[in-house]
Amino acid sequence: MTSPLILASASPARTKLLRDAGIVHRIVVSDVDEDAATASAGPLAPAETALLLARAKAESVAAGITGGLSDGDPADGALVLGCDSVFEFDGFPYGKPWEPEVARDRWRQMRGRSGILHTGHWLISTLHSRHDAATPFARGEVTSAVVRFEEVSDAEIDAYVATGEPLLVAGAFTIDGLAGAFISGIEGDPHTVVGLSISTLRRLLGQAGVSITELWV
Ligand SMILES: Nc1nc2c(ncn2[C@H]2C[C@H](O)[C@@H](COP(=O)(O)OP(=O)(O)OP(=O)(O)O)O2)c(=O)[nH]1
Repeated sequence: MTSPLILASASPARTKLLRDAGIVHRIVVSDVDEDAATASAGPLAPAETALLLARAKAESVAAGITGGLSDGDPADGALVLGCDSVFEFDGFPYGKPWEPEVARDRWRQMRGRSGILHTGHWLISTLHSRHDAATPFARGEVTSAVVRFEEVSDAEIDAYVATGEPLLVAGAFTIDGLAGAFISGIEGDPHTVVGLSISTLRRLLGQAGVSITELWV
C-alpha cells in the first residue's frame, strides 16, 4: 500500500518528525479557528484542549477530502492525522507566545521549574480495505511529557527571545532547537514535546488495522 497518510498540520516540526521516522505522508493544512473551537467547548483541562483541537483539525481536513488519496489505490481512502500541542504550567494552558514580551515573561517564570507539554493526536481512517466503509475509524490519544528548565539568566532569555524561535512554538521553547541549551531534562516521549509522538501514531494506526511499517519509505 502506498502511504495514504495525510498530516493535517502546518507544523514544520511535525512533518520533519514523520520524515525522519521514514513515514511517507502528504500535508493538508486545516483551516480550524483554534480560539473559536476552544471557546465553544467551555472550560477544559490543558490535555483535553490538545485533544479537542487535534480532533477538530483532523475532522476539518477529512471532511474536505473527496475520493482516495493513495496513488496506489485511489479507491481505498485515506488516513488523516491531526495534532495539537499545549504547554501546561502551574495548571494553566499556554500555546504560542507570539510576542517577545510574552515569551520573555514566560521564561522568567519557567526557569528553574518544570511544566507539562501535552500533544493531542486524532486519527481518522477511511481505508475501505481495512474496515467497513460505513463506519470510518476515528480515535485519539493525548501523550504528555514533563519538561524541566535550567536556571536561565535574564541576558540568556533576552538573547533567546531576540532569535524569534520561541514566538511560534507551544510553550515558548524547543527541545531540538536553540532552547535545547536551557532544557535540563524530559520525563516521557521527547517526540511528544516536539509535537507528534510516533509511538502514539503507531498505536492509533494499529487500532485502525494498519501497521506503521506499511507507511515506511
Ligand atoms: N521543533 C520544535 N517545535 C516545537 C517544540 N515544541 C512545540 N513546537 C511546535 C510544534 C508546533 O508547530 C507548535 C505547536 O502549535 P500547534 O500545535 O498549534 O501547531 P501549529 O500551529 O504549528 O500547526 P497546526 O495547527 O497543526 O497546523 O509548536 C519543540 O520542542 N521543537
